Amino acid sequence: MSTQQDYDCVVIGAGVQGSCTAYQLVKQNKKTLLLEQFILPHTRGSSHGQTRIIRKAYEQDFYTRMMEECYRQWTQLEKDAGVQLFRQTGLLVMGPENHGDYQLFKDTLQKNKVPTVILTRDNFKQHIPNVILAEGDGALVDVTAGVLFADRALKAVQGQFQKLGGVIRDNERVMEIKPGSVVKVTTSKGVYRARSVVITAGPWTNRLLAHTGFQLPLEVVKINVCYWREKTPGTYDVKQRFPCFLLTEGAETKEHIYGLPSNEYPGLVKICYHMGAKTDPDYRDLQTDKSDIDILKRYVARCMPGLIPEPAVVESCMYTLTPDRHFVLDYHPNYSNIIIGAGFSGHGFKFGPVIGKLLCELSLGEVPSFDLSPFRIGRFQSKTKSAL
Ligand SMILES: Cc1cc2nc3c(=O)[nH]c(=O)nc-3n(C[C@H](O)[C@H](O)[C@H](O)COP(=O)(O)OP(=O)(O)OC[C@H]3O[C@@H](n4cnc5c(N)ncnc54)[C@H](O)[C@@H]3O)c2cc1C
Ligand SMILES: O=C(O)[C@@H]1CCCCN1
Repeated sequence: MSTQQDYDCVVIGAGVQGSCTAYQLVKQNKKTLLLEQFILPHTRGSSHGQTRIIRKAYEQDFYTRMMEECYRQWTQLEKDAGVQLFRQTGLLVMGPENHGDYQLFKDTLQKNKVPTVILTRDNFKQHIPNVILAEGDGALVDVTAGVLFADRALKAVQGQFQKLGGVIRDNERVMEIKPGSVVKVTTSKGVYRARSVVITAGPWTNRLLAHTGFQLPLEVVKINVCYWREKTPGTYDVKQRFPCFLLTEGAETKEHIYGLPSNEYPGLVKICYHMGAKTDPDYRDLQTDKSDIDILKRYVARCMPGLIPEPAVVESCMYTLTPDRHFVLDYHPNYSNIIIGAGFSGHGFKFGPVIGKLLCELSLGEVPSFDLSPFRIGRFQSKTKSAL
């Protein structure tokens, strides 16, 4: 065991949220340690894979407003790290016209003056010939949206953090957190003391919170990340300007179905179901439920005539869901120097830079730059548990 070391802040978990938080802290000249249980890079959490959707289209204003700053910060990171992290493709949103989520997306985009194109049935066929728009569905494009190169982004943030003197220790699992005015963090390899601790442990959040006598109402699900082969290579390619897309609800489902253009694997289009089966993060691969894939097969057969309706590649990822699908960004209810960033509910990657900034502000006791009321733990009331 190494000797005890002191830090201004220890961040637990080097996924996108922990890495962005650590980077913000070191930018504020804080002596920061980022701990990760696995050897980096790894594919066991929620932040791996080449691509994620970035978009301003949301059902709620507060996300659309936060995205303004996210775009600015991702662009800044591209400059600082000298890598391309974003490719604009637009996001095609489809769903039953004039009601439900589709209408919420439309209202939010219009209210926030986000560049948007509303497609009529005729120009849909013309612009997006290889997708079938269901009877009664509307379609619009959030022009600002696109693909974030996720693995590359994570590497860039971690690299910038280290460049400014931040310390990453991977292959080092946090075993115990002892709250106090100075928090003691015991890992598989050492003991650290910090003025504040940020817990960004993704699907393992409740495992860590158990050391502090507290549990959040989180549910971890496994997502089958499916890639579908083009019948004619190039039909849905990013180079042909095929957009990311999101179907709010359809004949197959009330959950969202979403996709990204063929890009990381030539000739393969990523299309996933926005829900999965419950899993234990340490035994993710033992969860073999494939009902989401069955839903997707039916959808692809009906609406994506240029794809073979059988996935060619299936990878795994996890969502950590809150009951309302909004994030948790807050102080620990009993210890103001333990900060929690969790429950990103399958849509947190694009917000990484702003989440990092907010968690950094909370850990420094500063006033957060955005209204955090949608993200407060207090909203769960009776659903939070004392684990003592
Ligand atoms: C299939 C899929 C598609 C998605 N699509 C999108 C999208 O299009 N757009 C978007 O914005 N978002 C998307 N998301 C969501 C986004 O990827 C997640 O919200 C985000 O990656 C969550 O990051 P995190 O840092 O909270 O968690 P994680 O990436 O899981 O990081 C937590 C880290 O903590 C570490 N850890 C846990 N316990 C310990 C411990 N005891 N000691 C040390 N380390 C520990 C873990 O090993 C892990 O590395 C998607 C997610 C999935 C799964
Ligand atoms: O965050 C996103 O943009 C995507 C949209 C659909 C569900 C999964 N996540």
